[in-house]
Amino acid sequence: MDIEIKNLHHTYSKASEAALKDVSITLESGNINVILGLNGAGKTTLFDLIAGVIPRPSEITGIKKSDNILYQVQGMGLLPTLKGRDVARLILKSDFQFKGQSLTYETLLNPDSDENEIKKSQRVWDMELGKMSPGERRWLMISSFCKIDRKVYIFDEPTSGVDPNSKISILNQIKNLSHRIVVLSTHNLHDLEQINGNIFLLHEGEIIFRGNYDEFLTKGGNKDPNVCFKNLTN
Ligand SMILES: Nc1ncnc2c1ncn2[C@@H]1O[C@H](COP(=O)(O)OP(=O)(O)OP(=O)(O)O)[C@@H](O)[C@H]1O
Repeated sequence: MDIEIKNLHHTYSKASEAALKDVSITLESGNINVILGLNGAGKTTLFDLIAGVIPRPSEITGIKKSDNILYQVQGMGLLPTLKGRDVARLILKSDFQFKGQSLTYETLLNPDSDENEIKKSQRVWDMELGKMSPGERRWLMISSFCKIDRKVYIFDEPTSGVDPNSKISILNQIKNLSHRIVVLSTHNLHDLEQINGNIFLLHEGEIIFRGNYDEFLTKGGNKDPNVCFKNLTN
């Protein structure tokens, strides 16, 4: 089942302009859906509406009240003295499949985890959240989120501030969820090549491009996705 969004408008109270204007898109399962856009383009507003943080309007269909949605937002407020293992347990134990299971740092690993990732997992497992680097924190959270089963996953800039190896790992983990409905935003446009998903470019609240990565490069008229983005949003 896909999420269908038809002619969606959203204006915040007291705002002079609509944050979303006539947005019509299909968010498919079986592929990663990527929302691009400048700061203020409307990405978070769209995510909040899909997730129901802002009451979900009738223009968004394909999600039932009972459906489980995972929504990773920027800067989640957790106690800095919690250890990595506490945070991982908190997230993983919310999923029935981990009930009664003893969890170790290995639970966060993947079949393709290399030596660096194994060391990182061991390190963050025993480290306090407040002592982790922002990139380590992000890797921990997203690696935990990707292990739990949800119908819809929404990731707000999952690769922001992470090193190149962690970025590959995070994107691979997210790609493994593509049998579900997965939506993410990114400002790291070189992620697009690895993701190879459906791209939607939001500009001033409107969808001004939709297509795959090759179509994005063709439409943007360059081999560099950053140049294409600039060309398309100018
Ligand atoms: N609670 C709010 N009240 C009024 N206006 C808001 C509110 N939240 C966001 N906006 C406005 O709505 C527009 C879209 O904001 P949104 O946060 O969706 O952008 P974004 O694409 O997620 O940006 P970023 O890349 O910086 O995260 C912006 O003009 C913003 O100022």
